[in-house]
Amino acid sequence: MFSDGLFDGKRILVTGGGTGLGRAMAERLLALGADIVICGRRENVLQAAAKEMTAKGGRVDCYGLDIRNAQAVDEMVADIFATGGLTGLLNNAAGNFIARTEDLSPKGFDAVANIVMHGTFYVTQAVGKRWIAAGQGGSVLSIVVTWVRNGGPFVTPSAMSKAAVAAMTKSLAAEWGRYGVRLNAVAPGEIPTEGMSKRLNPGETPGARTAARNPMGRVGTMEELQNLAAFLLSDGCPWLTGEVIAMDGAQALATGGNFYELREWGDAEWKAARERIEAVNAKDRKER
Ligand SMILES: CCCCCCCCC/C=C/C(=O)SCCNC(=O)CCNC(=O)[C@H](O)C(C)(C)COP(=O)(O)OP(=O)(O)OC[C@H]1O[C@@H](n2cnc3c(N)ncnc32)[C@H](O)[C@@H]1OP(=O)(O)O
Ligand SMILES: NC(=O)C1=CN([C@@H]2O[C@H](COP(=O)(O)OP(=O)(O)OC[C@H]3O[C@@H](n4cnc5c(N)ncnc54)[C@H](OP(=O)(O)O)[C@@H]3O)[C@@H](O)[C@H]2O)C=CC1
Repeated sequence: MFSDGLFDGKRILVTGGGTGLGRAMAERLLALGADIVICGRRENVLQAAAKEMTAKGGRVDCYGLDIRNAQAVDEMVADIFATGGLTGLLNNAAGNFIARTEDLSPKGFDAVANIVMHGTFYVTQAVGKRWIAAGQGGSVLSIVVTWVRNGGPFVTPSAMSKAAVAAMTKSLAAEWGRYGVRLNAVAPGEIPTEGMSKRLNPGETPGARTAARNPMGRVGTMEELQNLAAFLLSDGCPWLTGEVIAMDGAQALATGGNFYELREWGDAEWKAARERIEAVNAKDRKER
């Protein structure tokens, strides 16, 4: 679908690029010629991903850090610019889980908001200010969700924070356009990944809830997202900036594309879901 070498000479930072959608997009950009940098909290996950991704060649650098730590982010980005710089940024890292909002503690809210809203801003600003100082342009793509348009019951911290990322995309497209920096966002519907399914559909068959409701009768595929992300990060249409593009088989238009239906759950369902989510959180935490 794309010419070989489309991304020759490009270098792109993919946050959360060691797993799920981030890894899939990083793999496609690498295959099209880009050098890749991935970051996340679990350094072993990043190293294993980088090793597999570069089996056929290419360069993938890894940084183990928590993007909630602005200083760590700035140090990482300074190091990246000291070792070749960047032409693109893919804001993909996120945290999320389903919960009744009345059950959230301040720490529960902050855990999501500090990754999605604050962390995404820290990375974008650290990269953007260096592009501006160097007099070079760049392309930023952020992964949001259709909830930025209509809200996300039972995932309110995510909906609020992703809406903030969409607002950042529009604000900086206008503010930084004069520097040749462009920003767009993709709002996917469900594309099952381990990190997502275990926290948003705990105890369910991955993708089943969406397949039963989606106008196209299925979940999204990695390949669809890889293609859209590659196009948006390429130099194919540089005047396209400040846009949030939904890719969800029209599920949000048809049904809201969110978890409104969980209003039917009672205490027992929420207790079981929380236990499952906290078990996966604990397992991942051990690897950091
Ligand atoms: C139709 C279908 C349409 C389907 C449409 C589908 C669209 C899918 C859109 C997908 C969007 C995504 O973002 S999917 C991305 C999924 N991936 C991830 O989330 C990976 C990263 N996530 C994480 O690391 C964790 O989940 C997260 C909690 C966010 C951060 O981890 P931390 O170690 O920092 O946090 P922890 O110490 O574990 O927990 C912090 C606090 O959060 C609370 N907490 C944790 N889990 C909780 C829970 N289940 N309920 C309440 N509170 C919870 C804890 O009790 C703590 O509060 P105290 O008790 O007060 O201490
Ligand atoms: N899958 C889906 O259906 C959809 C996903 N999305 C979005 O796509 C993106 C990828 O999600 P997905 O691949 O499904 O889920 P994953 O859980 O696989 O990806 C999340 C990634 O972010 C990293 N990450 C999380 N918190 C931090 C942090 N504080 N610092 C650094 N890295 C962090 C994780 O690594 P580590 O834990 O090692 O830090 C992980 O690699 C997210 O933005 C999500 O909101 C949007 C719509 C639908």
